[in-house]
Amino acid sequence: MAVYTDINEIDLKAFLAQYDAGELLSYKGIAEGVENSNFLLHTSNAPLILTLYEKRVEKSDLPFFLGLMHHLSERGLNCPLPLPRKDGELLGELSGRPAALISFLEGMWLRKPEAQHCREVGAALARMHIAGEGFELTRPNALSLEGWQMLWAKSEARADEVEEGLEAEIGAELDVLATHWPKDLPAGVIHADLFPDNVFFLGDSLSGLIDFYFACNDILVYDLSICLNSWCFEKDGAYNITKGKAMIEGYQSVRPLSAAEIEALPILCRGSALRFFITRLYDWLTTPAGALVVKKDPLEYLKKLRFHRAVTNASEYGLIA
Ligand SMILES: Nc1ncnc2c1ncn2[C@@H]1O[C@H](COP(=O)(O)OP(=O)(O)O)[C@@H](O)[C@H]1O
Ligand SMILES: N[C@@H](CCOP(=O)(O)O)C(=O)O
Repeated sequence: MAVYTDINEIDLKAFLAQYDAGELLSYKGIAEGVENSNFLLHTSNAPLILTLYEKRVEKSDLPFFLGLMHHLSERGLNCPLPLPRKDGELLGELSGRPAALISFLEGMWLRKPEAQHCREVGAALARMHIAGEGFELTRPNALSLEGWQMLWAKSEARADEVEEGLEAEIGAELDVLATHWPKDLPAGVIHADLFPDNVFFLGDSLSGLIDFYFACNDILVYDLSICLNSWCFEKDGAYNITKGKAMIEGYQSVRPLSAAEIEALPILCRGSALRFFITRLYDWLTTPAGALVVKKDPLEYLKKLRFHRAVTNASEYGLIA
């Protein structure tokens, strides 16, 4: 459930009057999502998504996120376009929260993606990386090595409550990652959370990417490692090499990987599995019982991390040299 802040019709109509968005016909909260409150609005013009940015989103990052969607959309990537207010601002305020209106994307996310969908996601990710070139704002990745250490420091004392031995295992993993994390790979704007629920399809065709609220500047192929983690494992925890191969081929059909990027893939996959393990663990330990949000299972990513630890070569992900 992701409606943390409620809105009322009077305030919403006053908010909408700041835009050329037509007359409000109806609105409803959207149950999906984790971070922000989202509403679907029907107006006498086009349908729109209203997002109220919640506590975990830094207000100072919003110009980066909204500006990026605008930049990518102008370069032909199918992603939501923020609607400017009559005064040109992309960001307003509603119910005491920073708020924006963004265009509604048709499509739905796939509960059971197949290899062909993974191929399309790989290609779309690479197109996003290329479309991101020239975006003038920058945002360091708050959830890279330093951010993981900070979140881990808040969770480690209770980690063994989730699984015996985790405190030692993850402490050692963080040390390995800090020592071996690649430093000179091609970098640019990455999505950083391109999970299946952030990719829309119409039938079998990819119709767009959403949820740019973790986007940042980082190693490009790290973004591919996030997608391998989130799209190419089965429910039983097994890596599906057919999906991985399709995703990597899709990516390379648009942006071929260098030898150094290929060599770094196993360590980057370890890092991205750890990233989602750590944020999920932190939420698992701190979300109060009875909160309206569905907590995601950290152990899913622990299993993936252990898989990557045993990988010695990118060919084990399906990459054919
Ligand atoms: N531009 C959009 N077009 C259509 N639906 C959207 C759009 N943006 C968000 N949604 C809907 O809202 C849900 C939550 O959005 P998301 O950005 O993932 O939220 P959060 O950042 O809180 O996780 C999505 O799963 C989708 O159903
Ligand atoms: N993808 C992350 C959680 C972020 O959720 P989103 O709804 O903002 O995509 C995870 O699975 O841990």
